[in-house]
Amino acid sequence: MAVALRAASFLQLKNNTNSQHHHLLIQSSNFPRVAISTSRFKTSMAALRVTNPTVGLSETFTRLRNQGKVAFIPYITAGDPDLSTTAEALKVLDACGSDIIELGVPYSDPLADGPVIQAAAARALARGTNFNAILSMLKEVVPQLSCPVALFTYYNPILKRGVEQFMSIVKDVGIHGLVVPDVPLEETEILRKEALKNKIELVLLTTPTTPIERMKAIVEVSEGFVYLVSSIGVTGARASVSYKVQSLLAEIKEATSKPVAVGFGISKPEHVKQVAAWGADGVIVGSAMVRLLGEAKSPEEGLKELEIFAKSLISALP
Ligand SMILES: O=P(O)(O)OC[C@@H](O)[C@@H](O)c1c[nH]c2ccccc12
Repeated sequence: MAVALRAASFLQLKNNTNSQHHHLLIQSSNFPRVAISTSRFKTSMAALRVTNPTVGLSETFTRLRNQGKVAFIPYITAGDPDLSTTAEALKVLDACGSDIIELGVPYSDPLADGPVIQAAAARALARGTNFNAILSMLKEVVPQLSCPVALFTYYNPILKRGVEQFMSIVKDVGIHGLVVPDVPLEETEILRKEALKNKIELVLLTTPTTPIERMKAIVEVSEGFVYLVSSIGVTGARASVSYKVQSLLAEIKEATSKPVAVGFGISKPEHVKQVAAWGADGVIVGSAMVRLLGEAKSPEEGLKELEIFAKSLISALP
């Protein structure tokens, strides 16, 4: 039995039995594609998912560039204060207009992180947050998001699992991007190969002290966008964003037409305005978000403060 249903959005009725069933894709001019399972109709409502086929990182930047907009990219640490709050935070950040969300995998030796994100990782690990639990949460949450998620992890958890396996399981839960801050450029070859196979965009980072030739090599192979670290040192909210970002952005834009997002220290609406005025295609805000979530009196209060803060930054963007 096949019917053309008027659907508000792409509804996918998923059969939750292992039986053989036949999907009928009904393509009609006015309605979005609706997949109807024609099996013994044991489909439970619980299996009903609204899935928004989100686009990847570079497509997101292309859309924003066409609209003359700058991407808002928040970072939060998975499992801090707990994974169910992380799930809610992803939905809150998506709903209030984030364009890409960076989700950090907590790690025991976050060498590039300042005290706020180090503390968040320690809390998350102390609660027993592990990679499999993060994947299960993402399997549930990602289909409900309209913006792409980029997973943020140090290199070691990837090596532990094996690059090929890591990339395919991450792709399976709908992750579009990957940021690995401590992988040296020379070792990105294998990562990039497997990432491309799974249509995952591997974002590389360049810093104020990266020699220009090396910066050019980095931007050449970075997928999705180029991450410009605004200042030397570790992550953490700063009183102001280094004026050097302006010349660094100009230098990178000489070398590539790929979008460049700036991170480190951005924590106020004026920072966001300034970085956007200097020509950034995106702004990344981590520690200031993480602090709100992790240090609030309750998860509910943390989520409320996160929403208010995110909206204050987004409204400062062009
Ligand atoms: O926290 P900040 O100063 O707002 O910077 C973003 C940063 O948190 C996020 O992109 C990130 C989290 N951990 C990192 C490690 C290295 C580079 C970047 C990161």
